[in-house]
Amino acid sequence: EEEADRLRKLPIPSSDCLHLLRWDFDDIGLEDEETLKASIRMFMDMDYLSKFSINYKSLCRWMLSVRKNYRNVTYHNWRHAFNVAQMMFTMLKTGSMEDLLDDIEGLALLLACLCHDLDHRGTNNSFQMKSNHPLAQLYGTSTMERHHFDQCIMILTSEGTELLSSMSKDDYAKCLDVMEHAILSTDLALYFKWRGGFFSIVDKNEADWSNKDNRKLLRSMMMTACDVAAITKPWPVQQRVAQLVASEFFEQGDLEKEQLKIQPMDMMNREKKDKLPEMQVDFIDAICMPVYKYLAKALPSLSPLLKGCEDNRQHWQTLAD
Ligand SMILES: C=CCCOc1ncc(C(=C)O)cc1-c1nc2c(CC)[n+](C3CN(CC)C3)[nH]c2c(=O)[nH]1
Ligand SMILES: [Zn+2]
Repeated sequence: EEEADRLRKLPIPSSDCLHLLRWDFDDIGLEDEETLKASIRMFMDMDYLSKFSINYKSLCRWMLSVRKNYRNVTYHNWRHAFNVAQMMFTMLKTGSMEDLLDDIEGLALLLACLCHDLDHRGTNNSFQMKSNHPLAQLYGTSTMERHHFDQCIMILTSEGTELLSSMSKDDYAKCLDVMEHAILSTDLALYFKWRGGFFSIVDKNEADWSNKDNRKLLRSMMMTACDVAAITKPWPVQQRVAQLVASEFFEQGDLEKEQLKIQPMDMMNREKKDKLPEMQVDFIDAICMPVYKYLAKALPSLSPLLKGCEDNRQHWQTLAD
C-alpha cells in the first residue's frame, strides 16, 4: 500500500525522455522503478486514464501487483513483459496502429502485453505436460497461456487493483475477450495455427480491417510480433536477450535431464550451445520473418521491425558459418 502511495506521488517522465516510442528501445538503462513509471506513461499517452475513468491510485497498485506476480526467472520475468508492452505501445503510436484499432482494443492489447507471461516458471507448455504438472491437468492446451490469463483476471478483480471497474458492462466484456485472445495468441502453437489465415488475406489484398475476424487475426499477429520483438532490436540488444532466452531454455533442459530423466531438445541442451547461431537462424526463418514480413506488407509503417529482423538474421548467419 505504501509502495503504491510512493509511486503515486512520483513524477512520470515523458515518453521522449524514456525513449518509449522507439523501435530500438532497450530497457537496460532503466531502474526497476522507472519501468513502472514508463508503463504508467504508456497509459497516460494513450489517454486511457480519462477515456476509461481509470483511478490513478488503482493503476499504481495494479502495476505493482503485476510486477510482483512475475517470478525472478532468467528470461520470462517482468522485464520481458515490460519490453513486450513497450513494443505494443510503439506499434500503436509510432506505427500508427491506434488509428486502425479502437480504444478498447488498444487498452486490452496493452494490458495483455503486461500480463501475458504472469507467473511464468521459466519452463514451456511441453514441460508442464511431461512433468505431469497440475497446470497441465487443469489446462490441457496452451497450458501456460491459460494460466497467465487466469493470473491477469485474478489481479484485475482483486481489491484495490480493479482497473476497469468504471467501464460499462459491454466495454468490460469486450476488453476481457480481447485480452484473453491476445494472451492465448502468445502460444506459438496457436500462432502457427492461425497465421495462414492472416497471410492469405494480406496476400490477396483483401485486408478489410473493419471485419471482426480480420481484426482478431491482426491482433494475434501483433502479440507474436511484440513477444519475439527482441529479435528485431539492434544487434547488441538482441545478442544479450538471446543469451537470456537460451539460458532459460538450458535450465529447462537441465531439469529434463535431472528430474524427468529425458534427453532435452537441442535448443534446451547446453551441451549443444554452439548450435545457437544456426538455431537462431532457423527460429528467425520459421517464426519471425513471416510475421514481420506480412505485418510490414499490410502496414508499411511497421517495416522497421522487418529490417531489424533481417539485420539480425545476417549477424546470426555470419556466426553460424
Ligand atoms: C514466444 C515463445 C517463447 C520465447 O521464444 C523466444 N523468444 C525470444 C527469442 C530471442 C529474441 O532470441 C527466441 C525465442 C525462441 N527461440 C527459439 C529457437 C532458437 C534457439 N528455436 C529453435 C529453432 N527451432 C525451431 C525452428 C528450435 N525455437 C525457438 C523458440 O520457440 N523461441
Ligand atoms: Zn512472452
